Amino acid sequence: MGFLDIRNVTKSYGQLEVLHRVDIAVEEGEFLVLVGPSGCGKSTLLGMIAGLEPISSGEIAIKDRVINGVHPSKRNIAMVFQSYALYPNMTVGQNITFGLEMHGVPKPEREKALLDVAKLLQIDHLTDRKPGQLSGGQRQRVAMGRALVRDPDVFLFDEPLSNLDAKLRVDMRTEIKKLHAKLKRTIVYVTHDQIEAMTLSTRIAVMNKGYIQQLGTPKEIYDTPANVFVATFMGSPAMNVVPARVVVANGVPHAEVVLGDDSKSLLAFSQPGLAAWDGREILLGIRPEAITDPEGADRKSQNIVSLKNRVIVTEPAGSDTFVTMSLGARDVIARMRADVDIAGGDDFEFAVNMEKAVAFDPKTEERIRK
Ligand SMILES: Nc1ncnc2c1ncn2[C@@H]1O[C@H](COP(=O)(O)OP(=O)(O)OP(=O)(O)O)[C@@H](O)[C@H]1O
Repeated sequence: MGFLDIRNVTKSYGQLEVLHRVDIAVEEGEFLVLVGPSGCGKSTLLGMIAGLEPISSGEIAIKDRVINGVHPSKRNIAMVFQSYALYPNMTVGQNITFGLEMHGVPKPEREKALLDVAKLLQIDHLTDRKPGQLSGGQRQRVAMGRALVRDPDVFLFDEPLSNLDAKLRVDMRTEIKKLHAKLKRTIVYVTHDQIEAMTLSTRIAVMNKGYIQQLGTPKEIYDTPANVFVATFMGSPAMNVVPARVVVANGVPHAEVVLGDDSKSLLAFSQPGLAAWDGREILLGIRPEAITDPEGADRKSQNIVSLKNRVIVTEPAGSDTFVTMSLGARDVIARMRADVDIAGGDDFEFAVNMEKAVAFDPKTEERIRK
């Protein structure tokens, strides 16, 4: 049982089921991020927690009180929207304390709460301004201030940073992370941005087509993705996923991959359960940073395999250089050191960290387990 329990929750619009049997137990103080592509159902799920969307079946409970039938204003939840939803004719101070006023909180207490929250968010010099006189980032802080001042059980964030420019988005992301570290409140946060999900969360629910594909810590999701969807959605550039064949040689499973020029290479690869796949096709997943030059290889890894292949193209990106080659008749991207000395057309000896590789069943696209 969690602090916020989502139990077997389904959502249908008419005949169309858009969320299927979602089960998540959110612990007190957790920062849970719901992430997935457009239309996967993340806003719908958040809306059901907030009480803006009726729950078709299943139940949602906070502190073990089922809230299915409870009015949004009585759920003790505060929501921060993408659009900020500030009242344009009210000052920042009035925007922040409006909810308290509605709940009959006396003026001296409201003023004290405003002062605390405005200081925390570093907007105490702006409380007399109207939203129209603020920058995007300042408006976002006011929207957060309005949520914080109410001291709710759960904070809900619906893509709060998506209206900000790239630099401000990164700054505000850090601010939100700092706030969570300080206040340790329970947060459910919706985004389609996998970097926001990785950096902010204590746990991530990766969603697709109304299903939770995987629920886990950022490290679990990144290192041991449950399926090809999760593997390729989380991480940028995406995990390379190429056809390969399992060959057990001297008792050790290997992944046999076809190189650009149609020659073949065996990569020692001892993921649990793989020996049973001897002679069969798999999908081999390798993260871009697991393919390097020999000098850049991870020294802690017990399984660095050398792979000779032709470079198709290189793309310097400042801190890294992306190098494309062909594996299994697909383009594969390696993330290399910025100063690596290679160019398109070169034959190069790559170092592949097979300790980090993942094998998927090509039919179900699920990760092969023991
Ligand atoms: N009122 C509605 N009637 C019918 N279908 C709806 C309705 N609202 C949403 N949907 C469908 O439910 C699914 C989930 O929508 P939802 O808005 O939760 O997705 P999302 O993951 O938040 O997407 P986005 O990132 O684009 O906001 C979508 O397929 C959408 O078309």
